[in-house]
Amino acid sequence: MKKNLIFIGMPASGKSTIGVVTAKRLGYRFIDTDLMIQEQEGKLLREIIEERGTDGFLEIENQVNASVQAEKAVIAPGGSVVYCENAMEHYKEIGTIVYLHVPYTEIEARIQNARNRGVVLKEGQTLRELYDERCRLFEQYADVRINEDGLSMGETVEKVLAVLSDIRGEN
Ligand SMILES: Nc1ncnc2c1ncn2[C@@H]1O[C@H](COP(=O)(O)OP(=O)(O)OP(=O)(O)O)[C@@H](O)[C@H]1O
Ligand SMILES: O=C(O)C1=C[C@@H](O)[C@@H](O)[C@H](O)C1
Ligand SMILES: [Mg+2]
Repeated sequence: MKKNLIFIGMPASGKSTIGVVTAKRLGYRFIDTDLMIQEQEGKLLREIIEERGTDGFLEIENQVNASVQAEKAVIAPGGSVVYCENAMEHYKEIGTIVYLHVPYTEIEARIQNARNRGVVLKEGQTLRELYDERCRLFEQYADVRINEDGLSMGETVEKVLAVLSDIRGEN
């Protein structure tokens, strides 16, 4: 049985906030790979993107995420991990991939300034274009899709736990 849970979804979809609470409820370890990247590089994510460019950042993100070793963990990667092929293959092997789906208008409201937040945006790309491009990848990789629309954080955690318990045949 693949015991790890890996959250994917747009930046600000709640991978880190929902992830840590879910880990606590399951008695799992919690790993935020954005923090691992910052620790490894000794810099903030935004600084790495400024210095290395988006491609340089994605190389580091791919390497860090592809090397995560865990058994019973909830893993919250950055939103751009879906561009990292080795990392996504690794996650498919070690766990269940949970896609936190949030409608575009809500993402727009949560992210005030995407570039300042350090989102991996291509030159001239709008947040809407990024959303559409990534949603296709999220759907492609997801084992489970959780729709957050209209739910509070607590309700989203309950939904994740219920769906998980269902697919693990615990009820
Ligand atoms: N229903 C909800 N579920 C999750 N987060 C919510 C919800 N409503 C509001 N939020 C807010 O959205 C933000 C989610 O941020 P968080 O850092 O967890 O996202 P993330 O998916 O980890 O992003 P990143 O890809 O940048 O790491 C938080 O500020 C949280 O308070
Ligand atoms: O979705 C994104 O493009 C990103 C999200 C953050 O978590 C970081 O991983 C980084 O700033 C890129
Ligand atoms: Mg996060």
